[in-house]
Amino acid sequence: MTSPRIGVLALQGDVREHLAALEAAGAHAVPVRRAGELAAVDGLVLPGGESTTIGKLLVAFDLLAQLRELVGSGLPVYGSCAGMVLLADRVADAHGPLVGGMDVTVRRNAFGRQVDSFEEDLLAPGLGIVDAPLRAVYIRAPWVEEAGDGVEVLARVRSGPAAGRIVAARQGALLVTAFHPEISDDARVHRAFVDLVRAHA
Ligand SMILES: NC(=O)CC[C@H](N)C(=O)O
Repeated sequence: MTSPRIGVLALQGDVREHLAALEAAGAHAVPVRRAGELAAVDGLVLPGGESTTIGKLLVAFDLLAQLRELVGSGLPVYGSCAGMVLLADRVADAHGPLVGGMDVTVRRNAFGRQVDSFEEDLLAPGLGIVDAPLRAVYIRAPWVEEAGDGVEVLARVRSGPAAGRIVAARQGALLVTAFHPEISDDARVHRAFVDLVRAHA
């Protein structure tokens, strides 16, 4: 599979940016809104946006059960920000429907109500980000509060009051980041995900 077909869930959120980043990373990227489209992808991105809204829309578009089943059967999925919330098995505060699949507890808007956004340079060897740091942009971002034994921690916040918090993780074919690489014009996280999709094909 030279150019895997990777979908971006296109119900709400920053879909276009992910489609562009996936194409830059060597994938054939397609928006996904229907069951037939979801059934035809080798991997899926759950974009940033509003996790409660995306959860409700997954129910309204009749995609939630299918997506849970695909996650259960090993479909590679990358969740960024709101997408990370949706892939969590547990959310610290009340939440509507989740996709689940990753053995983590996530806290929404974890950087604090005053902190709408926060940026820093990040290295994440597990994501192939070794020499030049990635500009990590957090927008009303969640963090992983607790991770189960099977979860590989890929990055932690380096500075400020949130220092040490987990902001990137992987479990099997599921990848999550609290930040938004799709808006930093840096395709390395998407490239790591495309590699993950290839490895699971
Ligand atoms: N940029 C984002 O995706 C924000 C996520 C949003 N705060 C949520 O919990 O759904």
